[in-house]
Amino acid sequence: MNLAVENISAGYGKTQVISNINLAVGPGRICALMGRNGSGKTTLLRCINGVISPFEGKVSIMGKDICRLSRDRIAGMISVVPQVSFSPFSFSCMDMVLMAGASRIKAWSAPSKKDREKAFSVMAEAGIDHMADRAFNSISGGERQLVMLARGLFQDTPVMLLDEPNSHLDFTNQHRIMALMQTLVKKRKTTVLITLHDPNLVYYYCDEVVLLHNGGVVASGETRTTMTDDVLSRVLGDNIQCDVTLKGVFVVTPKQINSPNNNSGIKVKI
Ligand SMILES: Nc1ncnc2c1ncn2[C@@H]1O[C@H](COP(=O)(O)OP(=O)(O)OP(=O)(O)O)[C@@H](O)[C@H]1O
Repeated sequence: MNLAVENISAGYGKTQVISNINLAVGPGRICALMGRNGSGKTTLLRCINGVISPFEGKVSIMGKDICRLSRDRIAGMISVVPQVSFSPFSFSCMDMVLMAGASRIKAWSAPSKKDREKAFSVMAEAGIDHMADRAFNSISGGERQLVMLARGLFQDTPVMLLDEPNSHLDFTNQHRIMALMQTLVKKRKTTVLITLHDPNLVYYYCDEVVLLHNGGVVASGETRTTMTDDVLSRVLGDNIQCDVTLKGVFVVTPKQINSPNNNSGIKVKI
């Protein structure tokens, strides 16, 4: 397994936020982490990345205990695409992407022509090559997310952690980026753990899902068999239904939609 989490419990100060989490994700697989706000998804990602130390348990990347690895080794194995980003300095978008190569570019040496070409190529894949020279802090929230995604792809690590990477993206970009990830993960044999709130994106683009509630795992497994009305209702609320439309499209919706514009026949409550 590229990524193994064994019996992790963690939190902040003396407050425990996640308990007894186990998961294992192999190469070429995308695993979604779902759960309501505050359920502990980001905290788990922080443990995996070694940013916080768990109270208990072990995280292994490519069979190596994360506690025994230097920050440089971790950066060569795990890339992180955070929820929101801001740079204290006025770096260009190209600089932001190139910086992700710091663990493999020698100290005091400039990125090579090959590094720049690779950075440009991942920016093109993310659809943002035209902003290579723009100041990172002058672009929109969604554009920044695309730069951070390109940065993660440039880092080219066996494990990628993505924390709601598409929360600021428009509808088309959300699907485009998930489809890109699906293609690249299979090509590079990367392991991806991604937090997502939209169950429809999880269903279509992720191989596996881990559902968290109050810091514990409620269910986990292959996406298509794990995402049921019952499990989603327990994790996201008590009113979720999974349906297949007449066109054969899988959709997850609340059973009751509270809107005066609701002409769907779905009963109104909440
Ligand atoms: N730095 C921190 N110090 C203290 N408590 C924190 C800290 N970061 C998060 N928490 C708390 O830990 C709990 C889990 O937070 P976490 O960010 O892991 O949730 P999440 O599932 O990622 O939520 P969201 O979907 O809103 O991003 C929350 O109650 C939160 O308030």
